[in-house]
Amino acid sequence: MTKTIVVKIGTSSLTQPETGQLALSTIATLTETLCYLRHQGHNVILVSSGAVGVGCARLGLTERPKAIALKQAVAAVGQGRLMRIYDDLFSTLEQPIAQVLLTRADLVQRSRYLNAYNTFQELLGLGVIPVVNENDTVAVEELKFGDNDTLSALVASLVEADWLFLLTDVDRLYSADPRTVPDARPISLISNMKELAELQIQTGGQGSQWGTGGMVTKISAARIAIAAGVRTVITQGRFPRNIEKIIQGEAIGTHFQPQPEPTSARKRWIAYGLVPTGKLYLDDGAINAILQAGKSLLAAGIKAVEGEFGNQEAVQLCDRHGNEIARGLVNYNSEDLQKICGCHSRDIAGILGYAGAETVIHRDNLVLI
Ligand SMILES: Nc1ncnc2c1ncn2[C@@H]1O[C@H](COP(=O)(O)OP(=O)(O)O)[C@@H](O)[C@H]1O
Ligand SMILES: N[C@@H](CCC(=O)OP(=O)(O)O)C(=O)O
Repeated sequence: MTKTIVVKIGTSSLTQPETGQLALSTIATLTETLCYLRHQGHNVILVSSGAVGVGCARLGLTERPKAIALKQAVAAVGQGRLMRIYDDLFSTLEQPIAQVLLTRADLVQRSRYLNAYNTFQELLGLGVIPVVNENDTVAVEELKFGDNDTLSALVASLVEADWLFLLTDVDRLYSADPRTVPDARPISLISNMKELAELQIQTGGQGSQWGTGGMVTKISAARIAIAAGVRTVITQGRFPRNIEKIIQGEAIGTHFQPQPEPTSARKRWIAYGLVPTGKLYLDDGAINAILQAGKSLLAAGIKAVEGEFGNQEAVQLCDRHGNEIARGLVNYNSEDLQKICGCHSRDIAGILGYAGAETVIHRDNLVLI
């Protein structure tokens, strides 16, 4: 049966740690593996990091630039080279590929989100392997994916993939960073996110010298993907052939089991496509109503409002400590919400001078995180 498989490879796997030069044998084996999967009839999407790393190697820079403008310039140099290498290798195996460079803004607007979906469908229908990266050269700080783990999970969610492989420089997830904690315990399976929270995994710093985000972003990527019904695997990038073995059932890497009832596409867009612009702090009654009874959010349950946002923008719903429990689209802008928070719905018209919506966030526009 045709499966849709998204494979994300990180800079740490694409380059040699000592020199920063490309790990050619890894890239070649990855190419062969993805072509094999295509021949098996599967849809394949590659999310490849490496623009900054390859750009640095090309320009003789020995560390990842911190200044944004320089990083964006370096990415422009590296992305072209990276695609050249992929195109040479895939073309040798007669596999067409396409470059898809996305920015966060492409997924925020619903019409652009759907447009991205349609483009992926067309490419997959044509038998092409899209090679995706963040459009680092034009991405602005406020509106960035920031790391390709998140980007790959959003792509997997967008296309409703069956598998997401996060290829990295460790063989799986451990209870703590195995580089600094030698007796860290390997983890093979995470059945749900509650189990993950109970494991209290330590993720240390921001990852390897060239990587972005380390394990933290892989775990949050897995969270996004499994909510969309995508089985997610963290495994070693140096052995791309393991992807075939894993699909055939071998227990390699760390598997995150998909949620049995995936969140609907529109709610996934609200939760992860949009960028929240404010926070609402709720009282215990409102939290219970949302979590236990699946109710809408009323003004009476809001203790405080943070940030500036317009009507129909996405906000985070938090408990008193600021822990996020849900996200949703608000029916009032922040200015009006400041005036009516804590009030009964019947008093809203009198306070604001117009009869607005009865709910602050309707349950159809509210997603538990
Ligand atoms: N709990 C953990 N289990 C496994 N690896 C971890 C953990 N915490 C931190 N890490 C680190 O995360 C790194 C991988 O992240 P990163 O460097 O961003 O890779 P990539 O370039 O593949 O995205 C590993 O090299 C490892 O040292
Ligand atoms: N878009 C950036 C990669 C960002 C990123 O997440 O890197 P990595 O942690 O190596 O997957 C680039 O191409 O260099």
